Amino acid sequence: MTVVATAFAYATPLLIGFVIDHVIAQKPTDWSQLQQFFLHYGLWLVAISLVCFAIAEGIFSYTRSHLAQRAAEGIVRDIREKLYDHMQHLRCTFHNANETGDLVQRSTSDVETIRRFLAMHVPEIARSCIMVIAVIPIMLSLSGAMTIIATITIPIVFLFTLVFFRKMQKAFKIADEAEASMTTTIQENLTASRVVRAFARKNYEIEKFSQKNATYRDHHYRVICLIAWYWSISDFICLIQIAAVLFFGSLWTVAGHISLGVFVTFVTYETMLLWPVRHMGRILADFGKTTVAAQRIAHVLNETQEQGEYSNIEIPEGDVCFENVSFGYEEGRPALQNISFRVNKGKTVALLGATGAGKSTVVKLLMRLYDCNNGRITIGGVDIKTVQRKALREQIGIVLQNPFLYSKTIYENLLWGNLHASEDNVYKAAETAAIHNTIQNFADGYQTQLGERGVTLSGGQKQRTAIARTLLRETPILIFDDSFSAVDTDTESSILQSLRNKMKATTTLIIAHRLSTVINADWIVFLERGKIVQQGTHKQLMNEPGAYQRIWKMQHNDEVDIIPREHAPPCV
Ligand SMILES: Nc1ncnc2c1ncn2[C@@H]1O[C@H](COP(=O)(O)OP(=O)(O)OP(=O)(O)O)[C@@H](O)[C@H]1O
Repeated sequence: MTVVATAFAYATPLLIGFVIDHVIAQKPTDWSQLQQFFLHYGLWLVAISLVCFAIAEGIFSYTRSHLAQRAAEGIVRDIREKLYDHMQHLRCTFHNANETGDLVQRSTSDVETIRRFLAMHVPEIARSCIMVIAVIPIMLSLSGAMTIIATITIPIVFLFTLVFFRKMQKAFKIADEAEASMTTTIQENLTASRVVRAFARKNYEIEKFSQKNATYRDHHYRVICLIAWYWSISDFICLIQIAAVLFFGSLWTVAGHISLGVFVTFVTYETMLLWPVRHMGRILADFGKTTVAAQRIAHVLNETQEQGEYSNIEIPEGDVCFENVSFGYEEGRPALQNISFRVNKGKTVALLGATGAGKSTVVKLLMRLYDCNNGRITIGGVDIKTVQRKALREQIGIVLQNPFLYSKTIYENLLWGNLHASEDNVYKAAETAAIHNTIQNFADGYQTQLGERGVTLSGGQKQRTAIARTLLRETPILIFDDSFSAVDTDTESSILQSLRNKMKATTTLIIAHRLSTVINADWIVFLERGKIVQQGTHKQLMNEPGAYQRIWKMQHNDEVDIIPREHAPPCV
């Protein structure tokens, strides 16, 4: 399409030049038949031919743009999908190290920069190359001296453009990073809007955003200034070039070195030739931006995905066993040291310990969000490092410490746990999690629309909804990571009782701070600073001097203190 459109564009000045010299001035020509044809039918036929050329060029140019847009949209959709898919498989360490706002920027704004370049500039690059390659031989055939005058500044513009390109690339990288930082601030602020209000830090946040905004504006302003400088200088050089063609062209036409038709053709070609040259600068400026955007996307795409996805080893149902497991998030700072315990199939083990003791880390290792540095974790005797992560995670249902609910209806949130669950199973899971009655008391019942991250539910309702969602998965291993902290003790024991009755075969790991959550567990593991300091049944640990006994006494007294007033002995 580009080649044909360019051919029609270049035919127009050629025809005009031919008509001036050989139809109006009637100079002899090798194309005498064409000359006779126009002389016979008159100049109106020339006018109609020019209109037809313009229409043909328009049609081919339109089709070219249309196809380019479609191709660009398709490519960019593929990039976006690949990026999104890739991010789903990246390791936790990547997500820990990268800000959400920055990743959103890479997936949207950077991809859009690439789309714009592909849709608008790639066809223009092809068009400009064809124009330059096609017009110079035509010009040379008309007049060698005029061609030199008409092209003398082109190498200067190119050199200048290359220098500018490097500067542009640097400036755009800084501006893009500043924009990503601003996006992160907006995203964090919106996510933490309640915390900001609770701490009355609105002004502080506004000031923080204002600084980021000003930094972005300054860096972006520098990019705009660079572009403005480039455009004015390159336009100035190009205008000198046009002036030179007009000056020498008119001198040589008057002196009779070239014909009037050749002069008119040259003037037209000159503007046509300079247009792609000037445009090339603009393309290079955007190319600078696009390379930065592409590098930022490539940085994510080159990130290694979670390994071990190709194993065929099946996970048998069986005991979960930690054997001398050690792990640290950072070198020299162990989070877990020599952890060994067993959760027999169908039994419940509770993990207890102060905050930061390493309880959630145990779970993260079992889910293979991280791999342990030493020792091994087995399920039914199979080392979990040898099985597919996906297969492993399908065996485990987890209720996270901070459950995340989507801004959808409660029913949709529950179904997210198991997309194929029947309506009956959804209700049963909600009953087991002691949330069914609460949901039914809502005006819209299960169709109640939740706010973002479930903000319209209370902490306890959110936790119970998350428990029901996990129960729907019906996995052989269940993990509750501090999942009853926002639930009152009565509801908690009723949930645990229902779980015990319904899931006799389920192997369960419960992390808790309250002893009431763990006393009925088959085995209790007490962690302190990443090490197991005590383990045994509730009875054993109660009678063993140590941290467990101390906490039991403390919490037991607390629980006596918080007996509702109507049951408390009357004050004297
Ligand atoms: N992603 C992380 N990167 C670096 N260190 C981490 C990370 N997550 C946890 N830690 C550190 O590892 C240690 C154990 O954390 P972990 O979350 O396992 O504790 P926990 O016992 O579950 O605490 P809590 O009861 O408060 O949830 C802590 O010192 C914590 O600071």
